[in-house]
Amino acid sequence: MSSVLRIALQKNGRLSEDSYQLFKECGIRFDYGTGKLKSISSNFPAEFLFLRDDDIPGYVEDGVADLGIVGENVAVETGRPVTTIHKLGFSKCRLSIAVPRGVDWTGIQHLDGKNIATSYPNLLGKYLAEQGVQAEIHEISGSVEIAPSIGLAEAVCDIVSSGSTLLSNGLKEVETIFRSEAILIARPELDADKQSLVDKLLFRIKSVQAAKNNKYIVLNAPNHALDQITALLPGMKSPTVTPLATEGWSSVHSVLNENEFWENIEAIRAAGAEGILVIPIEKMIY
Ligand SMILES: Nc1ncnc2c1ncn2[C@@H]1O[C@H](COP(=O)(O)OP(=O)(O)OP(=O)(O)O)[C@@H](O)[C@H]1O
Ligand SMILES: O=P(O)(O)OC[C@H]1O[C@H](OP(=O)(O)OP(=O)(O)O)[C@H](O)[C@@H]1O
Ligand SMILES: [Mg+2]
Repeated sequence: MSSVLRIALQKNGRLSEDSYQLFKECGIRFDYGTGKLKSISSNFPAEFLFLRDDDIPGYVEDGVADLGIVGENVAVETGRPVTTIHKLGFSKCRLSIAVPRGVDWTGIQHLDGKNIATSYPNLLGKYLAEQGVQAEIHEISGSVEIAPSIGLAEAVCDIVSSGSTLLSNGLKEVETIFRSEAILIARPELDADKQSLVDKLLFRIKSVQAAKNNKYIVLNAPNHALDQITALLPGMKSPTVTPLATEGWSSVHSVLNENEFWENIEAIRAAGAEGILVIPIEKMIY
């Protein structure tokens, strides 16, 4: 029988939508959200398992799944010997210590002898040990931010993104101990057939990510400024330059990285470019 990759995804939570969307953009179709906990792709040799995120590193270690998507925070917290094969750039968040807003925070030593509620006892324990702080870690599995207001702990250590959960629970963020994003993890030893499927999948994921980070640019440039403008638009190999019907002008086509976008566009306009079109790219194959 030919190989089928088993891929574990979070059933329902902060990782789910972006994980499903990533496979969709990679052209891999499967059913989800129907209540079924397993689904076979109709056009790629993969079977998807829908699980609680905390269980995913363990399933990948045990070989129940070959690949999984989890937050780096969960992968590190569980300490399972799985391989991180790619960072996915979504579900970005941080693990932070927070205390009631009225606390006069003077530094991490403030936590000496205190109780801290968290779902991340290993990450927190390691951080406190590094800082030389002796505190009591109180492990709870959810709704951590409620702990100070019900007298369970003097501080919390939990996931923060916008900060609105802290705010609405009267807490303030005082120390960030870990930064996280979604990652693709794999079983350390995959056979050659499965490894070649993983390579195919990674190729697609990288093409989708590259496309998201770049824009296709089309503009009109006066010929006297072509050298200056094309130097700002190196593209994948080099820009395409074709003459316009209007004498003395050319059309320039290229690709520009999102991070350099605004700065370069200003310089390109200043050099005399006109009619600049910025077009999203669907896939980008190097
Ligand atoms: N507010 C947030 N913004 C961005 N990413 C987040 C946020 N909260 C959590 N994450 C990331 O998404 C992962 C899953 O978060 P979620 O809250 O869905 O977990 P959960 O409640 O433990 O889910 P499950 O029911 O699967 O156990 C976290 O481990 C973290 O990496
Ligand atoms: O800084 P914010 O943008 O407010 O995000 C942080 C909150 O998001 C997560 O919980 P989630 O809403 O996923 O609910 P959960 O407790 O059920 O996991 C996390 O555990 C925090 O409580
Ligand atoms: Mg969970």
